[in-house]
Amino acid sequence: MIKELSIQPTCGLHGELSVPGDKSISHRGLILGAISQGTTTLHHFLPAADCLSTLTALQQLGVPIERTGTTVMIRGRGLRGLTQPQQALDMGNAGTATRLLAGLLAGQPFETTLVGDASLSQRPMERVRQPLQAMGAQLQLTGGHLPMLITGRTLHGSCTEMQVASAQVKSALILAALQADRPSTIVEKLPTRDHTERLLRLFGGQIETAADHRTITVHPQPNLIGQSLTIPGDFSSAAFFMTAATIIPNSHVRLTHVGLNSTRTGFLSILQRMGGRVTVDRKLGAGEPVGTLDVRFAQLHPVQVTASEIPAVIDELPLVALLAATADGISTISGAAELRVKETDRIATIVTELQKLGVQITARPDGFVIDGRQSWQQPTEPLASHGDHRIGMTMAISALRVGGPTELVDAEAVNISYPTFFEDLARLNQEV
Ligand SMILES: O=C(O)C1=C[C@@H](OP(=O)(O)O)[C@@H](O)[C@H](O)C1
Ligand SMILES: C=C(OP(=O)(O)O)C(=O)O
Repeated sequence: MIKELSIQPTCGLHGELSVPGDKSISHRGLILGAISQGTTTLHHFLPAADCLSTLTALQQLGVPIERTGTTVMIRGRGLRGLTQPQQALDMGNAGTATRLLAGLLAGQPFETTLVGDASLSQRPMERVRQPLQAMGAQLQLTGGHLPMLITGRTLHGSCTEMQVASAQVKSALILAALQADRPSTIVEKLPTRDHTERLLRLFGGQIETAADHRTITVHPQPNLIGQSLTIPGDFSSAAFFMTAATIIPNSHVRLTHVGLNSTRTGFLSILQRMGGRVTVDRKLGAGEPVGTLDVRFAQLHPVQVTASEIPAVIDELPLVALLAATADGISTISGAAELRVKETDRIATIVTELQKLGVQITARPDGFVIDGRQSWQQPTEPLASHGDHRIGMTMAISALRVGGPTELVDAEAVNISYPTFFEDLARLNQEV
């Protein structure tokens, strides 16, 4: 993969694309397959670096897993069949893998150490240690970060009021609660993506979500049974092409088999509110809603996004900033301080990068303000991913709209969630 790319302006994107499998569901499919009895087959698995970190870690925990392209076969070991790894598990760049495995390993009868790359080693882990400790877990952090030493213990069912709106922390608690001595209740701050709950039901677990969409009850010691499932396309990956088609004149793209779980599609609602031209054809997939998105170029209006909307659009907020940079007024995004603890501080990095294009964007502690009325300029220095896949892809889409060729450095960051991003972009750029 090329480190530095030159991106040419385009006259429009056209054609149909099936985006790769969902990252969140790929992680969870591997983990639930590993702790089930019998074989699990995942079709349309995402073979990106983050999910491969989970796959390798589970192999090191004694789970036989074979992958051929996007098909993965897992020979489940059951909830009590994992074995102590020979060495520390390297979680690479993957926050989701780290937090979910912390919850699972907290209840296993052995010691594990989790380590990660420079970015992951800066990300907050106290948010997972503290509620797991309340269940009797023993997790030792290094100044609140990785490396994390997990000494497996018998866990006790508990009632946790979550302090942060995080599907990763919720999922860690669910995986721990499966191994506890009595039922557990988790109360979310705001509803977050519910893929763990849905998949757990599919594998035979007993988990209830109350009508408030925030209170979850987990029944322990289930006998999970391996499944065969097709993972929907990743809405977060589709969002890059939804944005490109919206901001580049003459564009018209169709994105097929995209996951449309409403805990993930905040970006779609925001785009429609801004005047985006999107039609949605919804179907029901295996446990997750899927559908086709048909997106055309549109002139956008500004938008206000506040805290209650953030969890359903958290990973797409750099793209909301980009949309807002083309709108005919001032947009405000608030309640999004979580962006500061992702692969990079995404408030700082998106502000730095969009300012290179002459965009009027100002950082706030919990978001940003963007005036889209200023015309863009050709950047005088290269655009950069800062090693963050979502910032890299957002800036690659931005580069298509500027007047001349634009350099993008550290473009290989896309491997974390979308290794074929540049090939897929080139395909839509060639079709007429
Ligand atoms: O559970 C998941 O799969 C994810 C949850 C979100 O993180 P938080 O739980 O930290 O909000 C999201 O940003 C991440 O890309 C994937
Ligand atoms: C934040 C992300 O992932 P993770 O937390 O799993 O590293 C992401 O994919 O944007």
